[in-house]
Order: sequence, then structure tokens, then C-alpha cells
Amino acid sequence: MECRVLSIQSHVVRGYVGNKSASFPLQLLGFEVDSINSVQFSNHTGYSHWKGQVLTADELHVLYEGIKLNNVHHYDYVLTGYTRDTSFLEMVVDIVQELKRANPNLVYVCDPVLGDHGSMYVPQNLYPVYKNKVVPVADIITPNQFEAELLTGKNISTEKDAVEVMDLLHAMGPDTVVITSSDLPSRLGDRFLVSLGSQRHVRPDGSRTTQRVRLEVPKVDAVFVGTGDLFAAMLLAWTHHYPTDLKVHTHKQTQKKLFGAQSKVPESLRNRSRLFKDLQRFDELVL
Ligand SMILES: Nc1ncnc2c1ncn2[C@@H]1O[C@H](COP(=O)(O)OP(=O)(O)O)[C@@H](O)[C@H]1O
Ligand SMILES: Cc1ncc(COP(=O)(O)O)c(C=O)c1O
Repeated sequence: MECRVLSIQSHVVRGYVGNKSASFPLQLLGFEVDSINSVQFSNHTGYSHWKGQVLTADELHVLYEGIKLNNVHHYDYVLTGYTRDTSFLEMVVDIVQELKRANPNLVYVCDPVLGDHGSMYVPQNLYPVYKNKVVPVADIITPNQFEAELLTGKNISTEKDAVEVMDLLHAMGPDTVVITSSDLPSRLGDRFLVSLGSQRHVRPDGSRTTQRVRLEVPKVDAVFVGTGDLFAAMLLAWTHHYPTDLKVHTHKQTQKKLFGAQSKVPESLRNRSRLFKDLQRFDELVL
């Protein structure tokens, strides 16, 4: 059955971030992807120069109105990433709420892009909008450690802190929280990167349970941009197939799928997908 994703993220002419990073892998996995480009830039903002246009809240609304007038505004997922403007973000929230009214099973996957390694790389005034308006309507969120700390006001120095932070994030709304990268030490040594996940469920008898997982990824000695966007997209894909088991989202199948279509996948996108090849070591966290 068709599964349709509305992906509101950046577009770059050169390179793979935002929609350029997320759409093609999702399409390969069988999803229909309708993309709205929150910005159209020459390249990502880590380059010394970048130029381009930013979509305004009104322009976003116009695009959405067009979809609505044709009565094709039926989505299974909304996926959002990099945004620079508060009124745009508020418009995203309005759209998600309206789409959720139309489809109460719609899942909103939100990467709350605020910054990394102790500093913000989007305007400061986005922070209260994410905290008070966006995260409360999200079902799945994928902050990095810095973003998780900022949203909850709590520092993460130990795995126990991270679990408390994920619980605080659950209390704000989302049932699934993945801290995509952290500075926490890995038991496998300093060449591994630790990610942590937490998923709340309601059992058939009404009682609640929370599954926690630790993911240890071999570090590649390089800086990648766009991998957070790919991570969020692939989490969407695998939580779709295994909605109640965060452990099986190994991305191994994604890798097989991407390499199965190897000749069709551009080298630079394949390099990024290689990062996910080793996302296979999951532990269930018991703290
Ligand atoms: N240097 C790296 N080595 C290995 N994996 C990486 C590396 N950088 C990113 N990744 C992968 O990409 C995912 C998302 O990266 P992260 O930096 O947390 O995203 P964001 O850009 O949203 O902060 C990580 O969970 C990891 O799987
Ligand atoms: C235009 C644009 N989109 C998206 C991103 C997010 O990239 P990542 O997935 O690495 O968080 C960036 C980061 O610099 C960017 O400049």
C-alpha cells in the first residue's frame, strides 16, 4: 500500500543535505516523497560561501493550499529538518496539526535542528518554538546530544543522565526519542560513537513500558553533513516497518537496498550510506 511522506527540508544545488539526502533513500525503500524545500541554497552552510533563497511562511502556506485545493493532502508521515525562520516553523506546526486532524494515524518525525557541539547554528529565536510548539506535536524526534540538552535544560554526562533527558523529552510529547550522537564513552573504545534511543509503548492491558537501546557506531575520521537528515529519514522508514521495536532499526536492510541498486546511486550518496553499514550493534539498555 502507498505510504506518502511530506518532507519539509532544505534543498542544495551541490551536495546532499536535507531533501537531497533524505528523499532518494526513502524512495528506494518504497515511500512516495512529496518535498517542500524550506531553503534553496547553492550548497550547505558549512562552506565558506553559500547563496540562495529562503521560503517564507506565506510561501509555504501557498504551496500547502495548492495541495489542499486538489484534495491530495493525505499523508502518512511528515518529516522536517533544517529551518531558519520562526514564522515558517510555526506554519509547519499548523500544517502538521491540520494533517493530523485529517489522518489521526499520521506520524510526525522531527529533527529539531538547532546546533551541535555546544553552539547553535540557527537563529536563537527558533529554540522556544521547537521547545513549546514543535516537539509537543512530534511523534519521533532525533536530537543530537547538544539539542537534547538544550530542549530539556539538563546536561548529559552519563548514560543515566541521557535516559533522564529522554524521559523529559517523552514528557514533552514524542513517544520515540533518539539521541543520534553523544560524547558518552563507548564500552567498545574511543573509536565508537554512542547513540541512544527510547520508545514508549502502551501494552494491550493499558500499562506502559519503555524500551531503551544503545547503538555503538564505528567512528569514521571525517566530518559529514547531511547524515543527520539521512538518519531521521531511515528511522522513519524502519519504524514504519517495525513500529514497536527500536532494536531492529539497524539500517542493514537500507544498506542492502542501496547497494542492491548500486549502479543507480551516486558515489557521494553511497559514501554517506556506507556510514550506516555498521549501525548494527544494538544493546537493550537496562539502567
Ligand atoms: N564521523 C562519523 N562516523 C560515523 N558515523 C557518523 C559520523 N558522523 C555522523 N555519523 C552517523 O550519522 C548519524 C547522525 O549524525 P549526527 O551528527 O548525530 O547528526 P546531526 O547532524 O543531526 O547532529 C550518527 O548517528 C551516525 O550514525
Ligand atoms: C542547508 C542545510 N541543510 C541541512 C543541514 C543539516 O545537516 P545534518 O544532517 O548534518 O544535520 C545543514 C547543515 O549545515 C545545512 O547547511
